[in-house]
Amino acid sequence: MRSMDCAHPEANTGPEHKRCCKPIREEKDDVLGRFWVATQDIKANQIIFVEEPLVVGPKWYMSEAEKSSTTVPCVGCYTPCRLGKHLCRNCRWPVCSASCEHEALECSVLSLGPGPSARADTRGLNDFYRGDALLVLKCLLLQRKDPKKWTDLLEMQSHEEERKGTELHQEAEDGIVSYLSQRFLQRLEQSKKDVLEHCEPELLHRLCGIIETNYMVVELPTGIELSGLFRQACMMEHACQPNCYFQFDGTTMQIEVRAGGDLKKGDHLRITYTNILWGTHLRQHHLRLTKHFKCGCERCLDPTEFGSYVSALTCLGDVNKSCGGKQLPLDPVDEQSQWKCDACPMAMDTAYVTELQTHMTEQVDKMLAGRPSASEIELTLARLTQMLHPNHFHMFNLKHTLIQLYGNENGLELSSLSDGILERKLRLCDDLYNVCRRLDPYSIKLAIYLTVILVEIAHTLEEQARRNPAEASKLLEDALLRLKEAQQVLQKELDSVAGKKLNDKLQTEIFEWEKLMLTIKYQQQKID
Ligand SMILES: C[S@@+](CC[C@H](N)C(=O)[O-])C[C@H]1O[C@@H](n2cnc3c(N)ncnc32)[C@H](O)[C@@H]1O
Repeated sequence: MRSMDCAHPEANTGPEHKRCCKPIREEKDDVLGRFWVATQDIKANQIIFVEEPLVVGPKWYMSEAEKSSTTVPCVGCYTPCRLGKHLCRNCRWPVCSASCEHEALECSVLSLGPGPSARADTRGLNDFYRGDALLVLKCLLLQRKDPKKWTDLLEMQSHEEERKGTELHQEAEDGIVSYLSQRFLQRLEQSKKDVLEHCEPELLHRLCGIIETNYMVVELPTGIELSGLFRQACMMEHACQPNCYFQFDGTTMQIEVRAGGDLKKGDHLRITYTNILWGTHLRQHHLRLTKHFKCGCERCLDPTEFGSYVSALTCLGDVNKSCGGKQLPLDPVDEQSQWKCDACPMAMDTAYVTELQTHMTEQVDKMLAGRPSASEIELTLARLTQMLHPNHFHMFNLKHTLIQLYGNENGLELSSLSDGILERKLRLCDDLYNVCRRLDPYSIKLAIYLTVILVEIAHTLEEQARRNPAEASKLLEDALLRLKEAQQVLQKELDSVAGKKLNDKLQTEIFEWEKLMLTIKYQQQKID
């Protein structure tokens, strides 16, 4: 499969072929640091390169729920294991079974640490077996295990200077640097075993910076998420609309980078480091805080964000009447930018917009966390419509939840929805579909979102077909097309458990659908 997908199908295999066929070139400049440029046209979905990781290890960030969970990842294979059930005989870190082994050098360093306090509660034990610190230790041990990988790792950007004095630096100091130094590394030095040449706190901070700047989230076949560092893949630059995607093979631990759409010679390889569904201010803030750069991509510079309007506010007009216009930032990448209506002279200052956004975010997050009913979401949407554009990213989230409640929630099964609600569901789906296509035309980041939308459209059309026999065949055909589009979209997510599950369901549905269509055609032929 690889050679067929290669950019140079006529070339031979072997090292020569690999060199001449690499369709990209490493470049460097003062703004981006190192980045990749295509040296030839590359077709959509073509493999650009495959590589093994420098390091793969536990998640760099754990959710609050994970931090107080009674299970922790096995230190050998990352399978969640109950706290206190099995411990490695040597280092006393949690393992999934007595026979699960983990890396010997890592185990010997961990074995130098003290055991947890007998009085430690679940949260305390989770804090004792710190996955993020283990990831840093894995990086540190490369200097002994694989000097070439160690050199590659140290060439990665760390932003160590910019990190100093920030909250991230302080968190790294408290949770990782002191933790590793006091529990393991000082004891290692005292043991005079000469295992590591370098393990000073400055180096640990640099490794934290390298991880924060570069880590990629990858998933094992079990659905467990890990953090990975890759020499080539991590060199891809950021844009808020990506043109490349990656798939991780949890068995070989290799990452495969592919073109999302057709790339032209000279195009930069781009992935998205942040949440593609957030508005520009939020994305900019996140990138500045964690990756230390100001994004100047095409989407960020466009106040409409490719016509999606996911940051736009509804203009309230003057005191007497609303003007129906959209409030947009004059300069989206300037935090202090004024906002201005595209239909009337009304302007708003940043402080007001920021306060409004913060308030909305709190409200929407709280509402969605409480598993709202369809009518609660409808009420919130009606309220927010007065201030937010219908495509605003908060509205998007609420609507995406709503389309899944209509037709699936108890008491709201498709058969019990009115024709009007079915129409509304279809309209909502269409709006969401258009936003996804504008933000992510190659459905790299939004494949699952888009699949859910397409499946909901198909199910709604099926219900409309049931109610409207004269139109049934047309509606069902349309529904089948939507399911097939969803299957196409999902190809980029087949390395994830969620993607695989959805794909299996889709395959069965498409099969049943095609059977149904054949039966209908056959019956029609008999009537004719
Ligand atoms: C994952 S690394 C990419 C590789 C890195 N340029 C290098 O030389 O190793 C991420 C860092 O690259 C830089 N970078 C990536 N995309 C950028 C962009 N669109 N604009 C400015 N800097 C960018 C930032 O310094 C960011 O923290």
